[in-house]
Amino acid sequence: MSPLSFSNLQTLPPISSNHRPKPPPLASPAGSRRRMLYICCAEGGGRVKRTSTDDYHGTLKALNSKGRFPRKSLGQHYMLNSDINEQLAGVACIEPGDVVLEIGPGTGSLTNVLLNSGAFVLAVEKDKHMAALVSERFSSTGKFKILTEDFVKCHVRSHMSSLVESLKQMDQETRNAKVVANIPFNISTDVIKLLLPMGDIFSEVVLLLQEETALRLVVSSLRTSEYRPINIFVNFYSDPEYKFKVPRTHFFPQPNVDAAVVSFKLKPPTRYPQVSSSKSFFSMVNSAFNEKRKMLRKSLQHICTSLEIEEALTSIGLLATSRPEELTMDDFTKLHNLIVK
Ligand SMILES: C[S@@+](CC[C@H](N)C(=O)[O-])C[C@H]1O[C@@H](n2cnc3c(N)ncnc32)[C@H](O)[C@@H]1O
Repeated sequence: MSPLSFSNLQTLPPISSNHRPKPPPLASPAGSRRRMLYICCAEGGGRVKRTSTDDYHGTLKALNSKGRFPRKSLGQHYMLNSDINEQLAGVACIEPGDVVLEIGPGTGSLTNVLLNSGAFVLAVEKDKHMAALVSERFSSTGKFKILTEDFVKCHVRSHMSSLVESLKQMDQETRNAKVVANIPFNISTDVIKLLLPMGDIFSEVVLLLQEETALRLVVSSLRTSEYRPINIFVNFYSDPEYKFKVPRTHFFPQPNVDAAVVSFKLKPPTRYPQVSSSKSFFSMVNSAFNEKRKMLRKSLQHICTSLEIEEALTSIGLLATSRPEELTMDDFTKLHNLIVK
C-alpha cells in the first residue's frame, strides 16, 4: 500500500461543536522508516460533517499529502478550528487591500481566512515542505507570496517594502500592512522584538501566543516578579491588548499549554516616547533589571553618580531608594532623559 493512500481508513467519531475527535494513531508502514499519518476522510456520505477544509480532517489530510509529521522543534501545532482563525482576522479588522504578513502558515488554515478577507498575504515559512504545500494551495490566487525562510533571520522590512511597491506598480489598491499569525511558541520573544519597532510599516500585530507569555507581556504589573524589560519594550512601541484565550484542545498535536490572542497596536515612530536614543534607553533599562533587587542608585552607577541618580528620581516624584520594578515606562523615560547625557 502506498503510504500516501487513504485506503487505510479508520473510523472517527462525528465532529460537533462540543466534541473534537482525538487524533487517530500515527502508523508507521512496514518497511518504511518514515512516520506517516493515516486518517479517516469519510468522503462521500461518511458520518463526518465537514464544516471547513481546515478542520481536523483537512489539516491531517494536508499533512498526509506531503508525508509530514508535525515537528516539535518547529513548534508545529496546527489550528483545527476555523472560527478561531476568523476571530484572529477579525481582531486585526482585515479588509480588502490590506497587506498581511503571516509567520508560519503551516497548512494554510489562517492564510485561507486572510485571503478570503481580501488581503494580500506575504507568508514566511521555515519548513520547506509546508512552504511547498501552501504555495500549491494559494499561488493561483495571485494574492499570495511565500518565503521559505527562518523568520528570525529574514529581512522582513525589505521584503514588505518591495511587496508593497510591486503591488502599487500593479495598480493594486493597498491599505494597511498588518501581521496576523499563529506562531511557534519558541520564537515568540524574537518575533515581538523584531516586529514591534516596525510601526513605520505595520499598524497592528495580532499573534496567537502561549497564554502565559501573553499574560506576561500584556498584564504584568509594577512591583511583581513578572515585570521585566520586555514590558517596557512592549509599551514603548505599542499599545498591547489581551484578546481571548484559546484552549489547547484546538490544536493538533495538542500542546501542553493553552494559548491566547494578543493585539499590539503599533505606535508610529512619531508617537514613541521622547528619548535621545532608544539604544541607550533600553541599555539603561536592561542594566537596571540585571540587578533587580538593587536600588537604581547602585545599579546605574556606571552612568552617573549615586547622588545624581537620587536627585533625578526625587525630581520625578519617586523615592531615592527606588528599585526597577517600581518604575513605569514613563518613569524610565524621564529618568533616562535626566541622567543619560
Ligand atoms: C504553530 S504552527 C502554526 C501553523 C498554522 N499557522 C496554523 O495556524 O495551523 C507554526 C508554524 O510556523 C512554522 N515555523 C516554525 N519556526 C519558524 C520560523 N523560525 N520561521 C518561520 N516559520 C516557522 C512551522 O513550520 C509551522 O508551520
